[in-house]
Formats: sequence, structure tokens, C-alpha cells
Amino acid sequence: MSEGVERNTRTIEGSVVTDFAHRMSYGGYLDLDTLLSAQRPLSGESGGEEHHDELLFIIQHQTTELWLKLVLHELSAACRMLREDRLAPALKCIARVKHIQKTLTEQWSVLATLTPAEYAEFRGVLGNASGFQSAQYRAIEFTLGNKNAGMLRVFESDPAAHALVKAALDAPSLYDEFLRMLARSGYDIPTAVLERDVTQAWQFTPELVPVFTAIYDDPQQNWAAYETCEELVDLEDNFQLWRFRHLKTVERIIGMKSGTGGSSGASFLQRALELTFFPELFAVRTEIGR
Ligand code: HEM
Ligand SMILES: N[C@@H](CC(=O)c1ccccc1NC=O)C(=O)O
Repeated sequence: MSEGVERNTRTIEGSVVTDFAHRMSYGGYLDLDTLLSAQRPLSGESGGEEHHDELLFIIQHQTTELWLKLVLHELSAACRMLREDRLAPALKCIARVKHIQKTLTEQWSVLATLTPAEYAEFRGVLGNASGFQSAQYRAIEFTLGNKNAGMLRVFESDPAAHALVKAALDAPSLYDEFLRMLARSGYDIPTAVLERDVTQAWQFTPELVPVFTAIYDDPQQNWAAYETCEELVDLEDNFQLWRFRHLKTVERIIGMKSGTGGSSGASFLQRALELTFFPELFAVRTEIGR
């Protein structure tokens, strides 16, 4: 038994690098000074006492925004790869997004430890700030096809956020790119779909259902398309689970109070659960085995 283990202490090997005066370090590479100085609870300002739970609230949002940054990065890459007919790497990006979505959905349980009384103690400092104003979240919704130009208005006073969301509004969605790729591979995608105004919300297109039915009827002959369809269904499923957990967390913390962003609150969030990104991929399920 080595001396270190006897004392329940790990021996620090002599080769461990300790002098970072002229070398890049962990904190330097990750810019942790910036990252870890960005949690500034407002409840402590203007004389009041800082509320213990405001740090949880801030970190829950900031970690979400970090993951959303990566989701957007991966979805943008997936769109580009589909455009270049590089399906395998596009699917790899989507697979990563699915894992991030699971982490984000799980993460709600941390915030759910915040009781209504605790939140009420600092909710006032939030003013009219709300997740409704999350530019990255909106850009992701747009990239997945839930376009709504009216959402841009809340970003008018923030040019960088506005540009990010506007770019996502103007670009073809992931579904647009997939359908265009299918058309290039010989599937009978209606011209109106290929030439649609991509800044508009996706509308259910019944003509696509037989195309998907043929794919689902013979997966072996249509494997690439079939696999991609199922990946998109997973993405939508995961997105809905995140929305549902947000709604349920909101209900347990603020009940039916209206939102700081000005909406009716829980009932406004409830209506988001009726939105669908890929309606034909769900409609095809009714047709299978008929
Ligand atoms: C105490 C916790 C939370 C409460 C009470 C809450 C409440 C609400 C409410 C009421 C809305 C509707 C807009 C409004 O009028 O404000 C909303 C929207 C939103 N919240 Fe939260 N929220 C919470 C935590 C979070 C967290 C941790 C995130 C993660 C970033 C988040 C992201 C969003 C997003 C993206 C929207 C827009 C949803 C949409 O457009 O469908 N929220 N939230
Ligand atoms: N809309 C929430 C406030 C809120 O949750 C929030 C406030 C500031 C920044 C992000 C937030 N998160 C989600 O809406 C409320 O009505 O209590």
C-alpha cells in the first residue's frame, strides 16, 4: 500500500504542473473570471438583504442559456449539412441536441426546490424581465419551424439579439432543409413546399403524408429518410417535455398569476403545448398498418 493511500490522501505526482504565471491555465482558457462574475443577485442591491435563492434562479437560467447556445450551434450545423446532402454528420448533431434537451428537462427539478414563498420574496426585482425575451430560445423555436415574426418586437432595443432571431426567422427551418434534401433524393415533395415563404410558420401539408407513409411502409428501402424522420420526432417529443416541465414548474411556483413578461402566465404556456413542428410525422402514424 502506498503511503498516500494509507493516509487516505492522494499523492500529488511531482510531474503535476503548478506554475501558471506564463502558461495558459484552466480558468484562463475557460474565461472563468467573466463567467463566474456574471451572477449578480439584484435582491442585495439598494440596501435590501440578498435573497439566498436568487442565485439558484440566476444559475438555472444561465446554465440553460449556455446549453441553448450549443443547441443553436448544433441545429445550425445540422441545417447546413442537410443542405450539403451530408446526412450522417447532420444526424450526429441532432443526436447531441437530444442529449442536451434531456439534461435541460431534468434540470427543472433543481428549480422546483424553490417554493412559492421563497420566489415571492425576490420576484419583484425581476420587473418585466421574462424568459419570453430569450433570444436563443426564440431562435431555436424558429429553427425548428415555429416561426412568428411578432416575437421579434421584444428584441427591438437589443440589436445583437434582434439580428440572431431575425436570421433564424429568415432561414429555412431544419424541416425545410430535410424536405429539400428528400426532393433532391427523388421523393415527391410538392413544389409549393419547396418554394414556400420560410419566414411563415409551418402549416400542415396533407400531400406530405403519403410521402412519409411510403417511407414508413418500407424502411429498408428508405432507411436514411426513415431514420431522419424518427430523429425529428424525438426532437419534437423532447421539446414538448421541456415545455411541459416549464409549465408544471411555473404552476407550482406562481400558480395562475400573470407573467412578468405581460402574458396570462400558465395558460399562455399551456397553449404552447398545442404547437407542433413536424405535424406530418405524427399524422403518418395514423396511416401505418391500415
Ligand atoms: C420560477 C421560475 C419560472 C417562472 C415562474 C416562469 C414563468 C414564465 C411565464 C409566466 C412565462 C410567460 C411569459 C411571461 O408573461 O412572463 C414564461 C415564459 C418563458 N420562460 Fe419561464 N419561468 C420560470 C423559469 C424559467 C427558466 C428557468 C427558463 C429557462 C431559460 C425559462 C424560460 C422561458 C421561456 C423561453 C419562455 C417563453 C416561452 C414561450 O414563448 O412559449 N423560464 N416563463
Ligand atoms: N416570467 C416569470 C419571471 C421569470 O421566470 C424570469 C424572469 C427573468 C428572467 C427569466 C425568467 N424566466 C422565465 O420566464 C414570472 O412571471 O415570475
